[in-house]
Amino acid sequence: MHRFLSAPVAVCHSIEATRLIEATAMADLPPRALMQRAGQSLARFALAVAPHARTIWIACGPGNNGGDGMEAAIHLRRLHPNVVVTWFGDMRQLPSEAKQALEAAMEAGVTFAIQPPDSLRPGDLCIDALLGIGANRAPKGKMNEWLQLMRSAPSDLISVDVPSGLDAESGVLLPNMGFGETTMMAGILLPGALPDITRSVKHPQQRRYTLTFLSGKPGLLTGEGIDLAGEIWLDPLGAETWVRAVQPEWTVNRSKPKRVVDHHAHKGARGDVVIVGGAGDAQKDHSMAGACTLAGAAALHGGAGRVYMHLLDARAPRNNPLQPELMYRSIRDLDLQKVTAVCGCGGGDAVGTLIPDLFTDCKQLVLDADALNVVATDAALRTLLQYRAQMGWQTVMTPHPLEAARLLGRKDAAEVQANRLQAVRELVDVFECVVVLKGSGTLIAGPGMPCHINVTGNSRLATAGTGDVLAGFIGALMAQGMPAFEAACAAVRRHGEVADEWPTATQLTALDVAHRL
Ligand SMILES: NC(=O)C1=CN([C@@H]2O[C@H](COP(=O)(O)OP(=O)(O)OC[C@H]3O[C@@H](n4cnc5c(N)ncnc54)[C@H](O)[C@@H]3O)[C@@H](O)[C@H]2O)[C@H](O)CC1
Ligand SMILES: [K+]
Repeated sequence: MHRFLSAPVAVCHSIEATRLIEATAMADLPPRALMQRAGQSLARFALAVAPHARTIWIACGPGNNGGDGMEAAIHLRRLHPNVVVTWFGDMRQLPSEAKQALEAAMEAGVTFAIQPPDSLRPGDLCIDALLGIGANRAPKGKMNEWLQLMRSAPSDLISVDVPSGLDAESGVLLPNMGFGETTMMAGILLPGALPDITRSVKHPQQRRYTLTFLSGKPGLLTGEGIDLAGEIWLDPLGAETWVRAVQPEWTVNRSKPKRVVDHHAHKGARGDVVIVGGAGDAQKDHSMAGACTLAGAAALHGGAGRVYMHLLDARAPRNNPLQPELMYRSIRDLDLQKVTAVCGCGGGDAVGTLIPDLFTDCKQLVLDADALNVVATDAALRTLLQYRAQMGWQTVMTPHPLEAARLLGRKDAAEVQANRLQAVRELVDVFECVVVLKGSGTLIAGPGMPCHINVTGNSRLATAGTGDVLAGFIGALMAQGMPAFEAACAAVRRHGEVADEWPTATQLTALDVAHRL
């Protein structure tokens, strides 16, 4: 058993692949052996997490996830004076291993309670063994109520394999599920009536763990899965050989930026970047030039040798005393074959007029924000992107979920969020370039590449301008010679790491991120 994200290589399998691993491992082992290993592992983990728990509540569900809980109960009951086991299920419908586990638990003297423990205190432990990878609908009624109770309790929480009700692949909570205090109104429970909250309002600091079995699950690392899962531990249950035999679909992003560090390097060797965007509206007295400044600062601090700025806002000043290294030039005066262009930051509709030239002339291109909105509405640009791919030219797109929805012709961001992993793959297929789908658990995918899930970063990056900084940074790494996919992975990882390293009591601005890259 080990902390999943501390391993040098951490991979995730789809549910289908996990089932295949489970089936091949089970075929080579005596009946119930894998579940017994899971139970033993869970019991050990429970005692390590909450050694002073006054009460351990194991909530077991109707399938094999519940079976894992019962196997753990057999061990914990010998080692702890107050283990409360509740079980949802129908003996006739239990899968065979879980049924054997239930019978063994009864034989071992495990008693089953009808209700959860009366009071749960800090230091106590809840074990969610309600649903695992077999969850196929939103938990309702009492199961949902008990899940809410566990997730809003002051005690620690271990989710077995997967937090119940989470789609282990997409990281989305199965719909119509409400949590925590906000679903109680005037003493009446309103499941799913209000938006889901995945952190208890009353006890936001609840320690959460997920002990997952066999292999990593992508849904624990993206979307709502991150908050629900907490700290992830993995026990391959001795089935490593079978795990290795099945190709993983996702890998945790570990890439690091490679910058030009040679002593003899001159500024030309570090590559040139041009930032294109920063539109203005004289009538409204608006200017988006700041977005370009942020991307430019990120490109400089990301190691580019020279950074040019093509500003669309004619009124915006052509110098920035706070970042005097930035050089203001029109793209018409640059050799576009030799620069990496970062296009779209604050570009408005006006950026559309420059995109065809950039697409046909620029071998290395990062498309962000308004450039993506232009691409979404212009089929000819899609063809140009395919042409670029055939030429071996490199393009990176960095949409947030709403931009991704526009690119894919979906109704709204929620449709993308409903299956981020599928969305990023579709974007790669349609646009034939590297795609960074931003958001909680940013995803990076490219043609012929395994999808990378990023695990650095936190909600402090959800401020204006951080996207411009990421785009500028990717451009800087490409300009220094990193291939597009590697540059995107490395930039996303470092960008998130800056937020993780930043002192919690200090506000983090986009410019701070740029300066720390
Ligand atoms: N088999 C083994 O030796 C091991 C299994 N492991 C654990 O098993 C689960 C997967 O088990 P499975 O039975 O396929 O799925 P679940 O336990 O998640 O439950 C499926 C069960 O529940 C019903 N169901 C689905 N959604 C709901 C809902 N919202 N409300 C009520 N009931 C629901 C569904 O119809 C089925 O009857 C895996 O995650 C591991 O924890 C271990 O890997 C060890 C070896
Ligand atoms: K669970």
